[in-house]
Amino acid sequence: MDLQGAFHVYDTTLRDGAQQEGLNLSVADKLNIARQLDGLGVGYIEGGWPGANPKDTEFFRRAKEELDLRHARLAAFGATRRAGVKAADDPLVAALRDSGASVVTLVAKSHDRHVELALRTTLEENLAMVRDTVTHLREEGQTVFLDAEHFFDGYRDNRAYALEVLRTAAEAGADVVALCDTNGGMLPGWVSDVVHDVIETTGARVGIHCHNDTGCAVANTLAAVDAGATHVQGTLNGYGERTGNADLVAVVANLELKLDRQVLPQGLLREATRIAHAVAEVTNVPPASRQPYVGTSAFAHKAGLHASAIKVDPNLYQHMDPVAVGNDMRLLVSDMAGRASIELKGQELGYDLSGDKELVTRVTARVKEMEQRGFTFEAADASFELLLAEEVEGRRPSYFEIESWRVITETRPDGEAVSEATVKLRSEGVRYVVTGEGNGPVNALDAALREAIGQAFPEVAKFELIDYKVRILDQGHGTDAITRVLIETSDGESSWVTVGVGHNVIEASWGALVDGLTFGLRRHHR
Ligand SMILES: CC(=O)SCCNC(=O)CCNC(=O)[C@H](O)C(C)(C)COP(=O)(O)OP(=O)(O)OC[C@H]1O[C@@H](n2cnc3c(N)ncnc32)[C@H](O)[C@@H]1OP(=O)(O)O
Ligand SMILES: CC(=O)C(=O)O
Repeated sequence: MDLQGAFHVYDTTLRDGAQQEGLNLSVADKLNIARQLDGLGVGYIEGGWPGANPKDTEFFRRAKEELDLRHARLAAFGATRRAGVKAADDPLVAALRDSGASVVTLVAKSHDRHVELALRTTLEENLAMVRDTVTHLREEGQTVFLDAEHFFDGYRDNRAYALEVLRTAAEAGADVVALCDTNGGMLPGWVSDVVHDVIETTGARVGIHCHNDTGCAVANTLAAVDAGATHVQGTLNGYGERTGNADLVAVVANLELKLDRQVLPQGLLREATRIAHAVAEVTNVPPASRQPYVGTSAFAHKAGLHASAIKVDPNLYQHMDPVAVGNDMRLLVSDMAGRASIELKGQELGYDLSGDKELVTRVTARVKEMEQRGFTFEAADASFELLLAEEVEGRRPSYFEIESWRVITETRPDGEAVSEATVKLRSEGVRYVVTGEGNGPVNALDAALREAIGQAFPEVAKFELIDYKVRILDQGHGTDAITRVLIETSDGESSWVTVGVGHNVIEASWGALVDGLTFGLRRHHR
């Protein structure tokens, strides 16, 4: 497939995405993300603005040596020449020319008010800035795209001038004029009307760049494509200024799966979930679980009635097969579960419960009763699996019997508070009495418990508590409230979450800790 031909998928995660509050990418991060984007098969990767800051300049220098892109071309982003300067003499234009990128995307003003107020120049000089800069870069052998900044607002205020900017760029040799909804205020119908008019009036190849301030960035992008745009810009996970840009994965998934337009190389859309999550690791921005297509909740089903229909056919409650974007269907167990939810969840965990209605009814009732007391199983799959195993196998999986535990916290002479726990238990016929220290009571209990069990099961040494969350359930009761604790434990290869509930935060933590170790041992021994 000709990625740079019939239809352009243009990613600006490394430039507009990096303009998101709280997102700060090193050069190594940018190189890493560029490789991921190439793996998704986008046609263009906008790497940043060379010359604007040392990091972006360095990115383009290293990209030449280190990036071996299979699908994408690298694009350098920057502004047209400044007013009153020759394009060849403008240092920022020179940085674009010398960046090594074969494509340059020039941002240009297309709204007359911006020309007069922000650039503080004449409308004629702005046209000359566009013409000269495009011509200069074309003469240097680069492909040029034009990002017409504030195009839609400019079109409303002064249609003739906004269109003149596009014509000027196209006549000077720009391959694409991308209409930018810079302030993100548009709605799909409006975008559609403007794109139709631009194509009819200018005949230029039109691209679209939408921000999400009305929550319509993806819809606006699709409306533009429907009206004839053949170049879409967006970012992974919708990163970007303010409320972000169009989420490029949602855009391409909609184009391929709903509108039957192949815009990525065959088969690569299936990498979307993996890549969206891998990039979130690099940006260190937690992925939104409800993100369309690739979110962990995108195909998660909680309501009992949904599960009962899904049991017959998953498509009854799904708009598409999650496999097409590399995602998975998940069944959530909670007080909204019915028997079908439990049966399907059991299947997911390797238990065929279809022949035992009574057991399924019992588990459903237990889940509802425990959730009423404060437990939550949708967030604690491992505790649910232990409950299910107990019902199926007739006894709770157990590798040790707790005799007693206690924990004290005291201040040392230097004022530091430390905790000490003692745990007494029996495992494999041996009695263990072990103390553990920690910077808090849960830390001390965890240390003592693992030390004791580790003597009978050395594999416990690999287990590590990686997350600990406390939630007060009945907030009206202050320190007397019921507490829920969620603990995530890892064995270095995978992790699992367990839940404990109690009036006492230590008691709740203890329940989650014991479940966490029990689940880990069970998984190891199975
Ligand atoms: C819509 C978008 O998201 S476009 C991308 C925006 N991204 C960024 O701004 C990030 C990178 N930017 C930067 O590092 C800096 O702003 C720079 C290097 C580009 C410019 O820095 P400075 O020269 O210090 O100026 P400053 O940031 O205040 O910008 C104002 C200048 O840019 C000029 N300018 C603004 N827009 C444009 C444009 N589209 N074309 C040409 N010049 C422009 C203004 O006329 C003004 O010039 P002047 O100083 O000669 O009056
Ligand atoms: C160019 C760009 O990022 C915008 O106008 O939003």
